[in-house]
Parts: sequence; C-alpha cells; structure tokens
Amino acid sequence: MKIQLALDRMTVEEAIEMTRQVEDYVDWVEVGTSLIKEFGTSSIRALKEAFPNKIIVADIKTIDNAKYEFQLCFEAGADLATVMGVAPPVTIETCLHMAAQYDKRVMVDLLNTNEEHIQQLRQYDAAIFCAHVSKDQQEIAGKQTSAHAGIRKSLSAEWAVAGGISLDSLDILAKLSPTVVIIGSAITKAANPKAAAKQIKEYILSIEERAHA
Ligand SMILES: O=C(CO)[C@H](O)[C@H](O)COP(=O)(O)O
Repeated sequence: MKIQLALDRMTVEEAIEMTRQVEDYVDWVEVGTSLIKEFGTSSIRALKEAFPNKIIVADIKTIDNAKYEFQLCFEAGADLATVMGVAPPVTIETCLHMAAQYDKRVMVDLLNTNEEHIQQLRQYDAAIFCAHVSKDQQEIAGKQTSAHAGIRKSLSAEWAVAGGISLDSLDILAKLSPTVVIIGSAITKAANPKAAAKQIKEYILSIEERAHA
C-alpha cells in the first residue's frame, strides 16, 4: 500500500516544507486541487523540482478540456493526474490517451458516481480508481469509512481511497488493501506532521506484515 500525501490549502513553499518533513514516510505526493487552483500548474512544477524522485500526483480533477489540462500537468512534471469519473467518456478517454502519450498515469475520482456508473468505468483498466469522500460530505456526515468500503466492492483494478482518512479509519480501510491510501489533514494538520506520518507508515507496514505472515 502506497501512502499519497495530499497537500491542500497552503502555499507552495509550505507544501515543499511539509513534504520535506514527512518524505521518508510517504510514497506519492499530491499537489492538491486547492494548490493548483490558487497557484496554477507552477505548483506542480515546484513540487517535482523539489522532489524529483517522488511520484507527483496533480489532483486537477478534470471534467472537461482534458487534452489541455492533462498536457499542462504532464508538461509541469506530474507523473499522474486526476479526472472525475462523472466526466463525459470522451474526456476520460482523452486523459488516458494523453497519459499514454506522455508515459504517465490517470486516476479516476469516483466522487458522486453510483454502482452502475462504476461498472461502466471499469473498462478504463489502465486507470487507478479513487473511492473518495468529499470535504463537503465529511463536513456534513463525518468520516464515512462505510462509503469508501462500499465503493471498493465494485472495483477489481488498482484503487485508491481518500477523504478524511486518519489512523482510526485506516484500521478498517487498510484491510481492504487499497493500492494507495490518500491522506491529507491527518498529516498536514497534525501538531507533529512527521510523527503522524511515521505512525501511519508503521501502522500500514504492520498490517502488511500480518497479511503476509
Ligand atoms: O481530494 C481532496 C479534497 O478534494 C483531498 O486530497 C483528499 O480529501 C485528502 O485530504 P484529507 O485527508 O484532508 O481529506
């Protein structure tokens, strides 16, 4: 299981500093939607330049204009970029086409998709799917581990899980063996981000060791 650090609602300098603190405990680094909206794709470039050996995920959440947006992300150094599952099929297909051209990858965010829609999306098997509980949903209904778990039943491909994940919810989620666990606030808003990331990494390693024992 990879840990993807989600960097949101901070400056690019703060994002770099945050990543430096926790880089030993995270595998992928996500330039969050909020950073891309506030600072543009130069935020992606800055993170890739600072961490050339990390997989940099551009959480651009494309819903249209896929060729333009994915080109921007990949030219800025992203290794992977996100598209919304609710986007028209032509948009998702264009993202996959762009990723193939650049030898990069696509993550399909399953926010607000239903079971039937997820079945249709399964054809895009080069993508990583992301079971995502949104910030707005979290604020109204709290951390919805069951919502993440429900989506998992529909997937067989590589998949990620995101949205309000903390050490507590990891207990259930990690047993579902997602390919990627996306964690933002539980690390970036912790009193000691390095200690929080270390604890999460060690917890995931312990689960994986038990699974292989
Ligand atoms: O995509 C996102 C927000 O739309 C975040 O990357 C995702 O929710 C992870 O952050 P957090 O753990 O703080 O919820």
